[in-house]
Amino acid sequence: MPSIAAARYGKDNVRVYKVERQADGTQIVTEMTVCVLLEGEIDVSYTKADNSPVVATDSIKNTIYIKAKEHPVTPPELYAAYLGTHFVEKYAHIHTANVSVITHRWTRMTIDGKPHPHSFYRDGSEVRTVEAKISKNNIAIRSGINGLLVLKSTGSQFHGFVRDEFTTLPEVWDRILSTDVDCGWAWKTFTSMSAVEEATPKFNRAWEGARSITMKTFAEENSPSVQNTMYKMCESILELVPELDTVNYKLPNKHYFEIDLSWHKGIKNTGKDAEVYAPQSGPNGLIEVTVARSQASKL
Ligand SMILES: O=c1[nH]c(=O)c2[nH]c(=O)[nH]c2[nH]1
Repeated sequence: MPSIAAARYGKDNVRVYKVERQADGTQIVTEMTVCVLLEGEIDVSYTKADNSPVVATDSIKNTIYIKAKEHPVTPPELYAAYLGTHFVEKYAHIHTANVSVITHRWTRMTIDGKPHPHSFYRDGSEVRTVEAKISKNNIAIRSGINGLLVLKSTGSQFHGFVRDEFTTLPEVWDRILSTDVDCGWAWKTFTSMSAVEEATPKFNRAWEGARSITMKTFAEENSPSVQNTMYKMCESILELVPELDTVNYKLPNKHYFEIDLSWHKGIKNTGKDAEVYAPQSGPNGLIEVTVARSQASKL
């Protein structure tokens, strides 16, 4: 007899915009894409067509709006925790709420050298992410940055790797390095909503710190490999934010290939003469790591 091994349901891609109007006329805007998936005693809705435990996904969407009105939506960790806590407190049979909040960039315009009070622009596809798992007795939060596209035109090397009959890649002491940063940091589990409230100022500080460590390490280090550079980023973030358990990165290595143009009038365009490159859309390397503060077993 088959049985439900895992089930969750909810509303995804709920787009929410909130404005905060300040007394001096400055407005602060936040745009998010929210997903809430509920787990609990809901098996009969799948197995017996019994909808009695089902909080309609339409009601879940409504709740996302109501909680955005009732609570601050920044930092997004706090909003995610308020939202998830609502579902597990309101409905006894809902044991866990999985909340994802993606915050999109609206950067304030500078006009005639001054920050404009109510005009913004999208300065890239980078987003701030929060994934919160809210249960009756604890709140697990993972924060992150996604879609931060970076490139350095020198200051990256890759040599000393396995050379065998499968190898064609030359060793390089100077290469282009580009990646689309996917970085995450997991907070030590919170035991209550008030513990999350108390941590409020730490969330923005961690996001700002992770973002600047990522860029500073990327820019300043003469990288021996993506692996080593991302490990150093993790170490620095763990050092900066003591409340974190783990930090992880997923970095595609977006290759830029040299083009041999010697066939045309003997033009030199390789090695130290390389100027025109062919950016590759794929295949790309993909390097991942999770670094724990303390010794953790590898999954
Ligand atoms: O930083 C790198 N790490 C690798 O594992 C790898 N493999 C590869 O072909 N190029 C690179 N670069």
